[in-house]
Amino acid sequence: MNAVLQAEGLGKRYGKRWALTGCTLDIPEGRIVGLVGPNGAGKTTLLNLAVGQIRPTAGSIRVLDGAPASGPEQLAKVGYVAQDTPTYSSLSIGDHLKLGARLNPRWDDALAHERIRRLGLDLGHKAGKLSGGQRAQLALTLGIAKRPELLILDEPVAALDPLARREFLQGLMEAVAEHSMSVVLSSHLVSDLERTCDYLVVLVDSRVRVAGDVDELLATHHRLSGPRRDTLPEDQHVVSESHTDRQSTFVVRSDGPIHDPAWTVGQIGLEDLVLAYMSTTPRRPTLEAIR
Ligand SMILES: Nc1ncnc2c1ncn2[C@@H]1O[C@H](COP(=O)(O)OP(=O)(O)OP(=O)(O)O)[C@@H](O)[C@H]1O
Repeated sequence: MNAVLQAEGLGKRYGKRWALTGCTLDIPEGRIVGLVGPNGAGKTTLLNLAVGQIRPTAGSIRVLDGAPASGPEQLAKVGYVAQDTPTYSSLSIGDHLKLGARLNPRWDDALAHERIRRLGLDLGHKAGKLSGGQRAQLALTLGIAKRPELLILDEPVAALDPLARREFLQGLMEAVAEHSMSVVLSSHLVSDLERTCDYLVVLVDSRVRVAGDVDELLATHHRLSGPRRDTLPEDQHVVSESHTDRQSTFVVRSDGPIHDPAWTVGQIGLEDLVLAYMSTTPRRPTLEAIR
């Protein structure tokens, strides 16, 4: 399967500080990818590198087998809705659609007008007078009607109320199903990602902590709880741990089943998995005494 995004040792430094470092990723096509991580983890930096708005300090990145922003063909293949869902405040919605048609060789005008109609928006309405949610919907419409092979969205639902968020993500999933595009979506709202995404990338402290197919990640991560213990078998990769005087709880990554009768083994959801990776620093597979 072809990759929509391939990064090898990718890094971006601003002055002395690395915004992203040692990022190696291979994201397959046809996925809706959730990109999560705490504030300042490097998500926007990675997305800006993918669309060629900034250049890497280290390593390489290829998107749909081309260098980011390397020419008109590459630009036509990738759609980007930036974090602040930028629109031109003095232009009307209709003007935005005309601009989209003029600037994008694969522009789908019927799709754009149909989306605006379904959203109940008026073509004559100035973008500057739209609510945050309506502006996000306009930006998504422009992104989808461009008919990109890859649509990149940086926190597009942050300004939306829960119902609008659901409608936005529903619209996104319909567009993916109808037009077979890949999507990379950054968000802090893991419950939204759980409904929408089938591939997950967790960035923490400017590094990729985990990346992979959501079902596979959920099948290979387990919560172990039991009487307090300081060590686990060597083949179990500890993602996070917490202890009381009497009890230990671990989130571990393990390809095979866990048969140790000393532990109660439970499944974890996507939110717990993301939190487990976000709450700890990387550690060795074998747990050592932490009393
Ligand atoms: N233009 C810049 N100049 C200097 N530092 C920057 C610049 N852009 C980003 N950074 C720094 O790089 C780090 C990563 O920033 P980035 O915006 O990629 O994080 P993020 O994961 O998108 O955060 P958030 O969830 O808050 O949007 C942060 O420490 C940020 O301060």
